[in-house]
Amino acid sequence: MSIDRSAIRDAHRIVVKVGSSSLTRPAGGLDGYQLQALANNLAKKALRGTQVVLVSSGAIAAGLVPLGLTRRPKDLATQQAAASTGMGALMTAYTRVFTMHGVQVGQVLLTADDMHRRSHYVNASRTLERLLELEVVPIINENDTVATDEIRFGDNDRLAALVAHLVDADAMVLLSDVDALYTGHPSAPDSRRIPVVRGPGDLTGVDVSRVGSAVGTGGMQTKLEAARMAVAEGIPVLLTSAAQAGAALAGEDVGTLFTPIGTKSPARRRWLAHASHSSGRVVLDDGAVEAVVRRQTSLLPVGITGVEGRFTAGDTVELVDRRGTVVARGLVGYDAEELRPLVGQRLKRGAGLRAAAPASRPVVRRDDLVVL
Ligand SMILES: Nc1ncnc2c1ncn2[C@@H]1O[C@H](COP(=O)(O)OP(=O)(O)O)[C@@H](O)[C@H]1O
Ligand SMILES: N[C@@H](CCC(=O)OP(=O)(O)O)C(=O)O
Repeated sequence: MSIDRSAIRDAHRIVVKVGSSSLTRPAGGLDGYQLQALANNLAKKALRGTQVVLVSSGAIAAGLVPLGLTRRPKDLATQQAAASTGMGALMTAYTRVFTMHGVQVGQVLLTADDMHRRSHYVNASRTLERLLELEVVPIINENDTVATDEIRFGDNDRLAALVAHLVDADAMVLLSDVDALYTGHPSAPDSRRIPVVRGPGDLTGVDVSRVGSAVGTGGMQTKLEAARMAVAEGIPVLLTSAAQAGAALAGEDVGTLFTPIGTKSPARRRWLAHASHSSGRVVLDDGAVEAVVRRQTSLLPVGITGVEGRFTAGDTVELVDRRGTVVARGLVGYDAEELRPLVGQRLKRGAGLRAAAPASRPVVRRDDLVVL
């Protein structure tokens, strides 16, 4: 099926992510004009019946001026202080513009852990569903004040893709300070706009190595990763600048369109494939890779050659082939310590009756497994 920009225009539920560079000034502080222009476009879209979820960066950059800072601080505690101050300013500004149109907004702050843990993920999903039913535009950001360096997303691109999975979005729009993906850095004279990306092959030779704006964090690399995650689940992505938001939402020929590669999978499998945190690895022999990947069978102890990491039964693990390539993810049926002595063993007969016996059950059941 060929997907064009009308998929963005006609999406019933859309996730729009806007980066710090589009909402704030280079030296920090909110750019009220840009924010207002974006919020106007999104409010109008919502009033036409589209369910809009906004993932907005900008809290840290917005908090710089009130704290007397002129550039993004290096240390985490000051970044968190800036985010704490700036988030209020960001929400106040959004609330003012959206409510002028009669559209309500709701603040949702998420941590990486809220995506990794199944119970938190389901809880966040319930809240977002209810907000959308109530015709509220959720405004999501990472909960920077409690996120530590080890666990934080940092940029919001990946978070936006996970939110698109979470709410089962029909499309995702990534808004930045650059109007499209280019073949090289936009300032390089021979760089050209890439209008459509239909698969990884279209990205061969594309240079995204140079970092972005002073206030943004991820650069183009994290946007490509977010686009890859979304299109793998059947969600088309449009990447453009915040200045082009209105045109993008109207389906005009702006930016770079990433067309879906995969089809939508059930919510639990989406979480397993992209959001869940992996606690370890199980190494498969060639026969087990064939069985799991091609025939989509359960993984049995006889097909594994190694166990890495510390996990307990019910955790997510990566299933890797003998070269270390991740071929699938799944919920493991054993604790790591329990599984190590069972490597290569055949299942005992009467498994279901003697659940506590060694090698009595699959390492990962087929229903708890997603092939990548
Ligand atoms: N090939 C490329 N095409 C487009 N932009 C690129 C490319 N390589 C690097 N960039 C940079 O990525 C930046 C966007 O990333 P970032 O500053 O993190 O934005 P945001 O704050 O919107 O997340 C652009 O300003 C641009 O300078
Ligand atoms: N949560 C952070 C996002 C930081 C950031 O710079 O993100 P991005 O502009 O999306 O690369 C904030 O609100 O400041």
